Amino acid sequence: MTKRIAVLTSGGDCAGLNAAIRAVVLHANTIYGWEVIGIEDGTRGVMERPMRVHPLAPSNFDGHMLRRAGTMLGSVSTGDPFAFPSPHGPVDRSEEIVTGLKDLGIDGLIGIGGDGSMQILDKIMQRADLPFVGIPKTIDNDVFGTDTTIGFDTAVTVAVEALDRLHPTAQSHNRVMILEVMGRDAGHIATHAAVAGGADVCLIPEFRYSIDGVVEAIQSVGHHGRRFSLIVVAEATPKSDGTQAMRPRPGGGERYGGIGEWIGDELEKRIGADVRVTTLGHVQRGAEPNAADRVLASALGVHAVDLMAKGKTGRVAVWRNRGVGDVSIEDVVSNKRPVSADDIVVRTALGLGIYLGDVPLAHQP
Ligand SMILES: Nc1ncnc2c1ncn2[C@@H]1O[C@H](COP(=O)(O)OP(=O)(O)OP(=O)(O)O)[C@@H](O)[C@H]1O
Ligand SMILES: O=P(O)(O)OC[C@H]1O[C@](O)(CO)[C@@H](O)[C@@H]1O
Ligand SMILES: [Mg+2]
Repeated sequence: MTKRIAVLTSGGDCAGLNAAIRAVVLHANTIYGWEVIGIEDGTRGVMERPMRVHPLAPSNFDGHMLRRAGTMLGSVSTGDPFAFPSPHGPVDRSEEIVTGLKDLGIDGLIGIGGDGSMQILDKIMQRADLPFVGIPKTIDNDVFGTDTTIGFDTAVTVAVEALDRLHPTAQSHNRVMILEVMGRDAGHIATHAAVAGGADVCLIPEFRYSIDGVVEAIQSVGHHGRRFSLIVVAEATPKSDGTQAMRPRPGGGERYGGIGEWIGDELEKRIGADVRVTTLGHVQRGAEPNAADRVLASALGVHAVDLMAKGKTGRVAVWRNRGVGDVSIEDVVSNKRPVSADDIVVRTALGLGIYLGDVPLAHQP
């Protein structure tokens, strides 16, 4: 009997989501002969009635989908279904999603998401008692069990392009240029961009730093005859007193933002540096996927379908040691993946003399 599976994208969008959806549809349909249903706007598409779902066929990908940024299915990153906002306070609407998935008559779901999405999808799929395979994506690269996530490489490329443009203007005006990058609670984008973009300082939430240390790094560059410097700072890096730079949201709550400006102000106060700050923001999410992300998305999409075909479900397809593999969804949702002191990119940054703050001594070169 023909199998029917569904696919959705969830959490913040990133480059390579359409490439992953395409790989799932091409492999499931062409190789296994399965039907594939696309669920719109993550779990929202099966929570609402009528449900917002549509069949996906290889012909949907004859155009530019492999190359296109964003997600053709739409995504969701607000409105936790277990505490969904309502005029009477948060309500649990997960049962509507469970019923919706069952009503689709599917034999399994492939969910393309980051850490937050995997947590929500895991709980929902356990209640639905349906086979699930996850595919990790996020510009933040903070998903446990995989060397890299779909969208990370492209986001780093965007950050490096920004440094490439900041470098000549920093040089022309003898300025300190600060680039604030995304990454949520992790500094992966920052460390990779700092190494690839030739930064002098890289501040991330994982390592403590001091403004004195930053000043020293800038001055030491000056002693070597260079009168400008480049600083990369990850959005969740705290101020040096440990408090977080946050921007309030009009509807309540807050989001990361402002650490670049704060560091810039400190440097102006301390050493009178001529500082300019660039906050890169969502351009890191919107780029067309580069070749590495297209390959990764395609490999994980194909592998996820193979896992489903073998009945290896409750798993997340991952990329490790230049190959595909899988880890349990429990491992993915119960572990974090911060930048570690023995990460090769951290060791490389230290080896290049980039100031990273207090990286545990045992790991200093
Ligand atoms: N199905 C969902 N419904 C509502 N909100 C969701 C859903 N899935 C994830 N989210 C929320 O989306 C936000 C995105 O954060 P989170 O980083 O955890 O998502 P993600 O899937 O890991 O993707 P990314 O890291 O790329 O943003 C979180 O607040 C998370 O709770
Ligand atoms: O799109 P939003 O809700 O502003 O979320 C931004 C966050 O999402 C990400 O882009 C991806 O998780 C983070 O790097 C960033 O903190
Ligand atoms: Mg996440």
